Amino acid sequence: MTPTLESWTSVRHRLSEQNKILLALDFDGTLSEITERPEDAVLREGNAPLLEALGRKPNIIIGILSGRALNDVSGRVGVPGLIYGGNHGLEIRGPGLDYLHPAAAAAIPAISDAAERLVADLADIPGALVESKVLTLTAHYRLTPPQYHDSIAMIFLDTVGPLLATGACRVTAAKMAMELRPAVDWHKGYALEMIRFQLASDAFPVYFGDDETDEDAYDAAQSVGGIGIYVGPPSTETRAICRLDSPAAVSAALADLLALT
Ligand SMILES: O=P(O)(O)OC[C@H]1O[C@H](O[C@H]2O[C@H](CO)[C@@H](O)[C@H](O)[C@H]2O)[C@H](O)[C@@H](O)[C@@H]1O
Repeated sequence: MTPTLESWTSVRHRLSEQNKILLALDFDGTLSEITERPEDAVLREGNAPLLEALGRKPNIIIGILSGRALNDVSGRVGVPGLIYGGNHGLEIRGPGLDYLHPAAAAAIPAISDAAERLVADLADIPGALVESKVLTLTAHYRLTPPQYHDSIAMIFLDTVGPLLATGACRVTAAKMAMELRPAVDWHKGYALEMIRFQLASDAFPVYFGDDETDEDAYDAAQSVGGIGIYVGPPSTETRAICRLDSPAAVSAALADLLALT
């Protein structure tokens, strides 16, 4: 267990003192509840008007950084005028920003081929789902009975093995899922830095997330004096300096932020 250093009360006080804020958030498990099937995840009720109202504030820039494909996450959030980063920041779009990681684009054929092979290779594993996201892919096992978890990992690694051996791709973990990404040194932390550098270099960054892949974004925010906020139980190790219990607490924090800015 990691002791978090700051309460939301202290964070909200620090936020109230800032001239400009870069408010960045993850989607699954942060703005939406975790669902058994990835396609069932929706923005929590009430978050759309909160994000709209916060986005209208002249001193707040909002970025959504997700492991989902950009079109998928922007469609699920559905609030215009925000910065959306998909595939862990490999693609970023919004007012004043249109970015696609060049090396990631080169890996598209390999990722798409791996997704097709995984669908076939995992066909006999109950509950296994393959989410093809063009620049990356995810093999989900949330619906797979525990006795198959070792098999799914072995099949996944066997199928993508040649791409790992050539150095073209790398494997990362997500909640009840394994992901295949291009082997480029890029993650949500770099994406957060890019948004800040391009659009709001004087803004105070605060990042909300719930998964392993969000740790890089907490680091990026905190390295310039900002705040990382982990969403989840206190038993999880995190480098974020603040913790909130759940996506419901995130919604409450957004409402609080709207009231104080
Ligand atoms: O960075 P995020 O926006 O949190 O995306 C991370 C992954 O989220 C999704 O999978 C996770 O959420 C699903 C829906 O709640 C859940 O069923 C799954 O077990 C989780 O891993 C998404 O499907 C992935 O593509 C993202 O990489």
